Amino acid sequence: MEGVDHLAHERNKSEFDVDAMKIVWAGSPHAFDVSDRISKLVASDPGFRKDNRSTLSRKELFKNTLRKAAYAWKTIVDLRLSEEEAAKLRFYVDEPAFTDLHWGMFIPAIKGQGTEEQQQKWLPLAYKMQIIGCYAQTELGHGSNVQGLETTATFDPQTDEFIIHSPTLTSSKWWPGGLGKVATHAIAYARLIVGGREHGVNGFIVQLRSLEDHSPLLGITVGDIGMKFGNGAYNTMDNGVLRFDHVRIPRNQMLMRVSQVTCEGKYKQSDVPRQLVYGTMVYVRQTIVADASCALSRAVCIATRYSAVRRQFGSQNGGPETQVIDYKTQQSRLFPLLASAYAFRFIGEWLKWLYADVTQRLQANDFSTLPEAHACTAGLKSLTTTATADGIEECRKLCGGHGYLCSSGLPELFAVYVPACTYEGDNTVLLLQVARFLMKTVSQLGSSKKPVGTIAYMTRVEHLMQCRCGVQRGFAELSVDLVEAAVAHCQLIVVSKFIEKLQQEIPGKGVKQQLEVLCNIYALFLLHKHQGDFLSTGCITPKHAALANDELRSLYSQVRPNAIALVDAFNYTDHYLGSILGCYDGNVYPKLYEAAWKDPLNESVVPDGYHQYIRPLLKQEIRTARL
Ligand SMILES: CCCCCCCC/C=C\CCCCC/C=C/C(=O)SCCNC(=O)CCNC(=O)[C@H](O)C(C)(C)COP(=O)(O)OP(=O)(O)OC[C@H]1O[C@@H](n2cnc3c(N)ncnc32)[C@H](O)[C@@H]1OP(=O)(O)O
Ligand SMILES: Cc1cc2nc3c(=O)[nH]c(=O)nc-3n(C[C@H](O)[C@H](O)[C@H](O)COP(=O)(O)OP(=O)(O)OC[C@H]3O[C@@H](n4cnc5c(N)ncnc54)[C@H](O)[C@@H]3O)c2cc1C
Repeated sequence: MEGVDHLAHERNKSEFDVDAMKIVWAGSPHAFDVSDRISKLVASDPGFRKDNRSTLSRKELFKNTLRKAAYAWKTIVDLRLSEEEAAKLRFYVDEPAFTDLHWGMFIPAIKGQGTEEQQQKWLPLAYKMQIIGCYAQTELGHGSNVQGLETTATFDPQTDEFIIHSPTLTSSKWWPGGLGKVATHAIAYARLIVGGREHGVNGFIVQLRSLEDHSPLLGITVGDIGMKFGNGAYNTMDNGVLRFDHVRIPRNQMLMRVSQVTCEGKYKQSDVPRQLVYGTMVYVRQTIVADASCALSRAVCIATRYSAVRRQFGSQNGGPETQVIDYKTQQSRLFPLLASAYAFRFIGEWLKWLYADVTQRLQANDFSTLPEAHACTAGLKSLTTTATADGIEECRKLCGGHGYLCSSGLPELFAVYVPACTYEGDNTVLLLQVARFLMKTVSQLGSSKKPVGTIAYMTRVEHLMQCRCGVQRGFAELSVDLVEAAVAHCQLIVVSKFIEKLQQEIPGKGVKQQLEVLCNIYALFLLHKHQGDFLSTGCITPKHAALANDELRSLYSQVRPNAIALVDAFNYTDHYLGSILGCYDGNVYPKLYEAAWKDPLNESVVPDGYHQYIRPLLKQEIRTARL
């Protein structure tokens, strides 16, 4: 049966142009071309093999990640890949590594918070990987509360240097990816102290390891923080611990875009808002939203293909059993996740636009949209990562028992993905930031400052005007409700941006219709899930709720014949999916059977330990010995 497409009958049912949908998913014909080319390049290169990760020890696993990162870099250089292609290559290699932090945080931090001069000095080194950087903000005692960080950077005017110091155990840097074993440099966040006065937290470029032999520099204690959740999974990353013992760095290694310290020891603040010190987090939250659709679509692709292959019950006269994808209950769990994957794709695209827009404005000294950009990136990061982590786990359950096998790809995907709910801001903490922004907006309703952008709707919500007087009352006391309000606000953004997407011209036979169905599923599923809230606030009547439910059922039937084609449109290679259950040809059972025999435990028919533990048991030798 090798070479047979077991899902061909499903593909033949589809009612839209899959190739055109692939372009919509990728974002443009160019983006599709890059993604398609690079994913195939990675998939066809044995150097990027990844099917053995769960069986390696941590040390083997980590060394293998180093090998792959070096091999990826060689490929990038040899093939003269563009920045866009190189980023895609790292994405399809699909293994968390120090390079994520180097390219994803270290470089953006220098770009966003460094002066022109600092960028000119450090960026060429970083781009050529002559130095490797990490982002060292979080400490053992403080992560969410950035203002509570304890590391100090004290200016010494005698030597024109900063002294970076970890005064307590809890001030040890803890978690930064790439720090543990690889990074030569860090953007370390510390409390700036000049002339005995504190000026808040700022970033500093600190060299950690020798560029000759990689040994830690004087005053630096550094190592890995230990094994994390799951086998393989995020353990390819060297999240690290770091202590500074009065480490001296030149004054010009303080990132000085937001504030400066002169050689005379004068502290100066630029005209830009202080919050720009947090700018790298805004950037990364935006990329995490874009990434959520990748992780969710991957899980949904696996669960959808497997649901079409898997049959249980319902055989008529000895005929085939029912495909589990035909059960309404399976559809009601799977199709909202499929719709979410598309919704998150489009919100990721929109957020990328919003981020580019705010960046352009910042360059022109227009800071007016920064609070909205912060609220959107924080809120949407929280919403999409929570839904994706939950969605991956739901996909595992949708695959029944086989979903629990590592070869399904789902356990590892979950283990790698789930910390996204915590890193780059705990999701609840981030929603509280959105709530703060919303309450501030409510408190200004009726003033000359009119809400615009994603909060423009607030002027139209009459009862908010009446809430205004109570806004300052008990934020902490009402925080549970406020977090729910923040989620609702973010869902409104997701739904409205999906609708806006559909107002654009979308070429390809039936493509727009499919997206309309998915958009309606996304919105009506939310309404159905939260119908208690909608009913209790009088936004809908019980009749509306029942109609929404009927409509959902009908929409699921419309998706059903197109389900396989809708996941094919993600254009994932079998290598990237890393799942027997999700393989393109649907030839699941022979592959599962074959994979089982490749497990190291099956290398011998009689296991190691038989003579020591099993035989004595069977021969009752253990009991006899005891008696
Ligand atoms: C890295 C590669 C990315 C690729 C992604 C693809 C997928 C990759 C897969 C794997 C790789 C993953 C790599 C993970 C790496 C992880 C890295 C990290 O985790 S780094 C550490 C991140 N840490 C945090 O996020 C900390 C969270 N805490 C905070 O952000 C803040 O401290 C706070 C919670 C916002 C509170 O701050 P503070 O006490 O100072 O603020 P407030 O008093 O509440 O607010 C003051 C005003 O400032 C506004 N504000 C706050 N933050 C911002 C901001 N970022 N931008 C703009 N404005 C901000 C706030 O709203 C207040 O405004 P007003 O109300 O006064 O107007
Ligand atoms: C895999 C991984 C990679 C990471 N990589 C990096 C990195 O490269 N660089 C780096 O600097 N950091 C990194 N981090 C650290 C990460 O950014 C922090 O863990 C994260 O910001 C959460 O902070 P915390 O650990 O202090 O959580 P805490 O704030 O201690 O959260 C614990 C609980 O308290 C709750 N809570 C906290 N504050 C409030 C509040 N005000 N109101 C209500 N509830 C609250 C939270 O919701 C949560 O439930 C990484 C973390 C992980 C897991």
